Amino acid sequence: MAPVGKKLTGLVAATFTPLTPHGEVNLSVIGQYIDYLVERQGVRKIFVNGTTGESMSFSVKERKLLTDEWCQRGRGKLDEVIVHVGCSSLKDCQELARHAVEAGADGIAVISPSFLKPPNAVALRMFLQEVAAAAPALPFYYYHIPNLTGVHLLASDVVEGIEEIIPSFRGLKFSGSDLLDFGQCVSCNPGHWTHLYGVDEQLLAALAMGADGAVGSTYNYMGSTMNRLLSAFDKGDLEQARDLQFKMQAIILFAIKEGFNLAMNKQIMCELSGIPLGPPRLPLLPCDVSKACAVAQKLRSVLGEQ
Ligand SMILES: CC(=O)N[C@@H]([C@@H](O)[C@H](O)[C@H](O)CO)[C@@H](O)CC(=O)C(=O)O
Repeated sequence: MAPVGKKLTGLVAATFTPLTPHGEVNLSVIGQYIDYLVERQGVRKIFVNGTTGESMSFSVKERKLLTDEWCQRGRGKLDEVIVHVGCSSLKDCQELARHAVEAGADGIAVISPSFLKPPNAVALRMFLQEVAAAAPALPFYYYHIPNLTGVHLLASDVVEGIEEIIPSFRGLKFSGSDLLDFGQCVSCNPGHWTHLYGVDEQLLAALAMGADGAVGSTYNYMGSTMNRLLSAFDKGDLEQARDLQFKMQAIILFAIKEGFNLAMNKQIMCELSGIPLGPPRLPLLPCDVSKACAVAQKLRSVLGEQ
């Protein structure tokens, strides 16, 4: 069983997956990417092969290569590497979970299968149990993202009694905006679970509800700003925390009006970090670069030169 170690808190960047211009996985920029997160954003925790990382568009073999590279390059630089191992196939999940152990990951997370969907919370818990059992020594997180999986079960129902069947369960990554459900998850926390919120533009509300930290895509390039928001909240300086959240929201709203999606998000990161992350993989289409540049420009004008 995973020991009840230090709780995962603070900001966790959900990484983009670097591709070559021809759409192949590009491991060669991962070292540079990690340095950028640590040195420029003050972010030392990452969530790899998640939604932002387009994991469901990659083969098991590619996901293993990515996991190996993030873990190896992150050693000594990052505090935590959490690997998302969710797939449609239980067997693939288990293979990736076992591989995450070999790679030296600090934890694993799993989304609900989304093509053939679990009929109820019990079925989803059973699925999660089978995956967790393949890597019982690793902290295990349920990744709740109902709008993308189409599985609209309450997370609070999914985690009910979960530690009885998954001793390594350590919390959840909640990428939904139902704060009633989120609050109920927090309220049943036995203390050693962590609740990471995943809607970056609403982080402050989730902190008030008891979030321990956050996982998100925008922490790749707004990590330093959002770290300041976390500090302000911890100090009880709500005025400062709101100011930072409102600025961040203004940037996201501007991006939404430009057609914000994962492809644009990746291109915004390219523009701001200078790291060639390549296009998204099909079925996503590359975004209009001028629109991503406009968002990057907006960000610089709202937050100051990045
Ligand atoms: C639907 C989606 O991609 N949500 C993002 C957010 O970080 C999101 O990009 C952000 O709040 C901007 O809307 C994360 O919750 C996803 C995430 O953490 C992941 O990549 O696994």
